[in-house]
This record gives sequence, structure tokens and C-alpha cells, in this order.
Amino acid sequence: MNKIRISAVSYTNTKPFLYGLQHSAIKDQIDLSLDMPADCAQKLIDDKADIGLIPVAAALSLPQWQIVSAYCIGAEGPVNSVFIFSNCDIKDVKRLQLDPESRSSNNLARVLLKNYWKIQPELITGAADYAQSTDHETAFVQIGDRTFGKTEQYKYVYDLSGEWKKFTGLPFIFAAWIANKPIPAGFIKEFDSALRHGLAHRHELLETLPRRADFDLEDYLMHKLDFDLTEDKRKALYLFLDYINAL
Ligand SMILES: C=C(O[C@@H]1C=C(C(=O)O)C=C[C@H]1O)C(=O)O
Repeated sequence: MNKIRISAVSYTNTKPFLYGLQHSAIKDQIDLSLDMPADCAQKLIDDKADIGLIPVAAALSLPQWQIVSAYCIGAEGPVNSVFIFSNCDIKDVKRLQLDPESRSSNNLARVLLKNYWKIQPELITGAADYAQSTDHETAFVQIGDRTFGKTEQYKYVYDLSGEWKKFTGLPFIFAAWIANKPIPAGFIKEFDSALRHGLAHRHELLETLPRRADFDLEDYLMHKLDFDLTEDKRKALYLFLDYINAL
């Protein structure tokens, strides 16, 4: 049988899943690559992968898609790795530089700007150094490990799943395990139990990861991130996609 091609996110948030896949027999049935989220999505769109841990916003670019796991990258409130960093209050922001590695959080920022903060800053993609706030009224979106320890560096810091929770009362789902074609049921079952195994062994995983003084990795992997694709997260997913379609 051909191996199932899997594209997973290359950030710390995905390490519990990788631990599970690497410590299960399924590792021999998969061809695993680690990519930044925007590339996970592109691989699924280009049919260079069969299953991806893809930004949910990118599902809108797939002619056919199906969630194949009970697990996801989500949060019940603030996630501590998806931010708008700003030198001024969000209401005064004139320009917002988007993160080229993101699809979900850039769209989440756009949804919140329009519907929650009710402001219309200019959106900038492809800024030469997007993670530099070049002037007082230019802010930027940033996701993943590059944000660790950065919350002290900016006067105004907005945790986007925390803001979404204030706006909707719902948790948020950033990325889900999505397939672009039918996948055999037996594989899906084994895949999901490997992911579950990884989540159940987060403490063992934590012992292998370098700690840093400016970021609470244990709190992040055990509490801030929420990996269960609950009914409320599904509700949030469809609400989020509706908001994106209405942008
Ligand atoms: C919580 C996070 O979730 C992510 C955010 C994504 C996005 O914005 O497109 C995609 C995948 C996840 O890695 C994070 O990266 O910090």
C-alpha cells in the first residue's frame, strides 16, 4: 500500500501529535513532513499531501475536505502564541502587517477588526519585515514559536483566541486534521489513536523539550492549547468560516 502523505505543523504546538505518531506502529504507514501552516494548506490544495494539520481558514480553498480526527489545535480562551503586537491601542491602529506563515490567524484578525473592534486599518501582506512595527500606528499579527517570550516587548498585546472568546463566547480552532480525499476508515482509527497516545504523554514529551525562562511551556502544552475537537469548537469553526465568507 502507498504511504499516506501527512503534512503537519512544524511548531511546538504540534509536538504532542508528533510524539504520538512516532511512538505508534502507524509511523510505517505514513510519509510525514513538517511545514509552516501556510505550506501545510498549500500541500493539501496542490494534492502533495493526503492529510494535513491545516489552518481551518484554508478549507475554503479546497474543493473537497473532510475532518479526519477528533483532535485539533484549539484553545478555550487565550492561547499564548497567536497575537497582534502593537505600540498603540488597537482602536488607533492604521496598518496591520499579516504573518506570511498563517492562514487562520490572519483571517481571525480580519474578522475581529471588522466585527468586534469595528476598525478598518490597511492590511499589509508581504511586508519586508512584517514582524517589525515600523511606526507607532503599525501593528502586526504573529503566530507560533516566534511569539514565545515576546509579550513584554510591546505595550499592547492582543491574544486572538482570547479576543474571539470575548466576542463570541466560543472556543477557537486554529487548525484541524483535514483530508482532501476519502481515507480508509481503518487508517483513520489508527491515526487518531496515535494522536491520542501523544496527547496522553505530554509530560514525557515536556521532559525532552528545552525550557525557557520567558515562556511557560508546560502551561502552554497542558492548558492553553486545547486539542479536543469538541462540539463548541465545531460551532466556532462554521461561525468563523461564515465570517470569513462575509469579509
Ligand atoms: C496556536 C497556533 O495555531 C496555529 C495557527 C495557524 C494559522 O494562523 O494559520 C495554523 C496552525 C496553527 O499552528 C499557533 O501557531 O501558535
